[in-house]
Amino acid sequence: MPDTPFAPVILGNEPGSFPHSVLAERHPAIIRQVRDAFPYGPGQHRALDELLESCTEGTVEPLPAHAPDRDLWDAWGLTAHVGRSWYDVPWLWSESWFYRRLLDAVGFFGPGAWRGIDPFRPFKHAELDAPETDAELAALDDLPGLPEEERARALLHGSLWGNRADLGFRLSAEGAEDRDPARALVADESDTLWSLLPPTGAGTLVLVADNAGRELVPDLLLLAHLLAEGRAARAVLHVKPYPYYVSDATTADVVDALRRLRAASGAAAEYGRVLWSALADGRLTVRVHPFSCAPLPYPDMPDDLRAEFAAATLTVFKGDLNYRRLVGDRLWPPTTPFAEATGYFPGPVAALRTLKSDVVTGLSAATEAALAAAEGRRWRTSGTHALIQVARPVT
Ligand SMILES: O=P(O)(O)OC[C@@]1(O)O[C@H](CO)[C@@H](O)[C@@H]1O
Repeated sequence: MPDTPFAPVILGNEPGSFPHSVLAERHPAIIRQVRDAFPYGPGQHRALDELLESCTEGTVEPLPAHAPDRDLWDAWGLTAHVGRSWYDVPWLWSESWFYRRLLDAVGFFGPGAWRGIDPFRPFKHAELDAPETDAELAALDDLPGLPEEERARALLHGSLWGNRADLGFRLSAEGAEDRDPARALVADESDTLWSLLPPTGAGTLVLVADNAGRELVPDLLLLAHLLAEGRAARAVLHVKPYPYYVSDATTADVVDALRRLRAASGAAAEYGRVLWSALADGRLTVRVHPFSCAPLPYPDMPDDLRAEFAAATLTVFKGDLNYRRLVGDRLWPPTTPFAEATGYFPGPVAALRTLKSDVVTGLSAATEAALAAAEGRRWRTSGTHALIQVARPVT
């Protein structure tokens, strides 16, 4: 990481700012939605009330002594943040802490009957079962007649724009899904990305997934294409070890998406078969790593994860949160080179992301000026712009 006095870490304590609205409005809305979606008992309702008070007006509290991941959280900064307002610790940290505490409140980590029940499951299922998903799968039938490069490009863009399908985002950006997106790429380094994945590829592609449902399905389609066309010999899909940021994909969501593909007809079903057999013979692996839900940026990743990324031909980070963690959740000057912000990364790395927070790097001065003139700051958080960025370690 470069020295960054010019790129302050983002906090949530500025009223009127996007991070503040997430803490003050989005998190309470998520508590409401989860509470409405499940027939929870009095203990869970009480715990949700307490969480609501803590996250809006209270301070960070320690985890109970019996929490299985207490040491992990202490190492991730909990001890240092206890007693401070949720608004005054790094925003990235507060958000992760919110999801960890929400799971506690509903008994996800407890010994009782609610252990392991994903509080976001109804929302994820509704999306996977939506008619829009049917339409997206049916559209795949247009692909088989196209040249490989065009199919690859279409699937890359499907995966990129699939990142708009973010349920947490939609809770606070009312109507964002319906707005006609400018569909503008503020940075497009896809030529470099394809040069790292030639049709003779013998290497491993790592995809660090973001949302389930209508983002994960196109991510899987992209992986199926890369494996079937020999652009990658193996692929590793990193998903979250537990429910996170409402719609982030877990292993259960991968299973649901694969079953959805397999139950479809036409080209979608064929992609499903490719993936199913790649899982069976080990060319495709699903991984969960505790650090995927850590409240920290990737420069702080543990050695085993660093080694895994170092060995990959390319690691692709999907989505806004992963981008924030990859470059650091800081107010970078937008013209800071992406390669500089990711200079610590141990191998070739790419980001596929729609812009849903203030963090951005790698823009040309002309692009930044045009966006600011047209939209003020809105382009940073509206989810209507996207980027494809790639960096390779200097050898
Ligand atoms: O990672 P994703 O799903 O693309 O987006 C996550 C997100 O909705 O959550 C954060 C605010 O809570 C923002 O970074 C972003 O808008």
